[in-house]
Amino acid sequence: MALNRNLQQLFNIAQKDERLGIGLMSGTSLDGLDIALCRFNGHGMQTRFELLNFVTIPYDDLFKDEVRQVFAKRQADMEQLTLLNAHIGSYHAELILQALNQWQIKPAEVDYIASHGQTVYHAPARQHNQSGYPNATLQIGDGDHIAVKTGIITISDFRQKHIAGGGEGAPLALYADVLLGSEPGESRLLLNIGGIANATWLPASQNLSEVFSTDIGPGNTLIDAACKKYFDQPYDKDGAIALSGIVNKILLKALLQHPFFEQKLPKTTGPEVFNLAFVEQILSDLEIDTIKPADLIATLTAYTGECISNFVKTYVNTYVTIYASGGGASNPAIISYIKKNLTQANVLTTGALGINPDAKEAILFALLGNETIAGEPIAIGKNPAILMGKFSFPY
Ligand SMILES: Nc1ncnc2c1ncn2[C@@H]1O[C@H](COP(=O)(O)OP(=O)(O)OP(=O)(O)O)[C@@H](O)[C@H]1O
Ligand SMILES: CC(=O)N[C@H]1[C@@H]2OC[C@@H](O2)[C@@H](O)[C@@H]1O[C@H](C)C(=O)O
Repeated sequence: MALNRNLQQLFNIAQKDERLGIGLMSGTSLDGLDIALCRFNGHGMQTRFELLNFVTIPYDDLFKDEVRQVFAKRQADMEQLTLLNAHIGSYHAELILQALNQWQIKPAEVDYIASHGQTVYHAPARQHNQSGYPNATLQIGDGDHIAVKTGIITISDFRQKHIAGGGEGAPLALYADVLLGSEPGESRLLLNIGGIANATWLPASQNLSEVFSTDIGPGNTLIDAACKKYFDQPYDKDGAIALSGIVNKILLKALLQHPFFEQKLPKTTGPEVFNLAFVEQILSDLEIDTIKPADLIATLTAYTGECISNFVKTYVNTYVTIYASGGGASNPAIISYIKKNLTQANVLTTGALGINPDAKEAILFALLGNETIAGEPIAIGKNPAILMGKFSFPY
C-alpha cells in the first residue's frame, strides 16, 4: 500500500544523506526571529553541519508590545493568547519566506523547518509548587501555520517531549552542545548568555555520564528591562550604560541571595522569576528609595557577571575553556566580569569553534529537527534520551 503524500515525503527526507533544515529561535529577549539555514550530514555523534545562511529579523515595537501582554504573566487575556498562537505561526512563516527570498533559495529546496516558537510561560514544578502538577512550559506560534504557509514540513513544540521524558523542558542546548561542541582532551563550558544564561559542561574525558546542561540565572533579561524602563532603549549596547555607572554592592549582594542559586542542578528559570518586580522588591526591602538608572544597570550587569562566575567556581573544578554565545557575549561589561573573576578559565566565543555565537540557538533547533527525522535517542547522563517535536505537514 502506498504511503500518503506527507508521509512519503517525510520518509524520503529521512533517507537522504544530506538534509537542508531551517532552525528558528525566538528567545526570551523578544528581540527578533533568528533564522538559520543549515546543511546536515548524518546524525547523532556523526553529525556534520554547515551554516549556510543566518539572519535575525528584528521584531517591531507593536509586535513586541502584543507579545508582552501575555509574556511571562501569571494572568493574561485568553483571547490575546489564542490570537497570538496563530498570529506568531503565520508571522514567522512570512519572515522565513522573506529570508529565503533574500538568499535566493526556493522553499522546495528546504527539507524541513524546526521551530522553537515563542515561550510565553515557563513553570518548572520547583517554581510553581502546585501539588499534583508537573513541570510545564508553553511555547506558542503554531507549526501548522508555518508548514501550510511555507509549504515545508515543520517540526515544532520541542519542549513538551523533554518534560514528558522527565526533564524541565530546557535547556535543550545540551543535545547540540554534545554533538557539535565536545572535544577529547579539552574541558569545555558552552555558555549561552541570552535573556537567561545557561551552560553545558563538557568534560575533557568526554564521559557522557558527567555532562550536564542547566540554566544559570539572569543573562540580559533584567538589563534589557531596566534599559527599556529608564532609557527607552531595548538593551545596553556594548555595555555603555553599565560602564558609566557604579555598582551598588549592597543591592548586588541581596540579589545574589535568590534561592534559585541554591537549588540543585540541572534547573531552569525565566523572566517569570527574574524580572524588575523582583529587583524593586529587594530595593524596597533594603529601603533604597533612589538609585541612579545607570547605577542600577551597572549593578544588574554585575549581577549577571557574578551569577555566571559563581556558577563556574562552584561546579567546574578544573581549568576550563568557556565558549560564550548569545547576545550577552557581545556585551563587554558582562564578559569583562567573567574574565576578571575566573582566572582558571580561558574565555572565548563559540566563533572559535566555527559556530556563529548569535546563530547558536537557531542551529540547535535545526539540529534537533535533524535528529527527530533521522536520529536515534541519545543517552546523556540522566537527561531524557528522546527525539522531540511535533510534525506539521503542508498538505
Ligand atoms: N552589542 C551588544 N551589547 C550589549 N548587549 C547586546 C549586544 N547585542 C546583543 N545584546 C543583548 O543580547 C540580547 C539578545 O540575545 P539573544 O538573542 O541571545 O537572546 P534570546 O535568544 O532572546 O534569549 P534566550 O536564549 O534567553 O531565549 C539583547 O536583548 C541584548 O540584551
Ligand atoms: C523555556 C525556555 O524557553 N527556556 C529558554 C530560555 O532561554 C535561555 C534559557 O532560558 C534556556 O533554558 C532556554 O532556551 C535554550 C534555547 C535551551 O533550551 O537550551
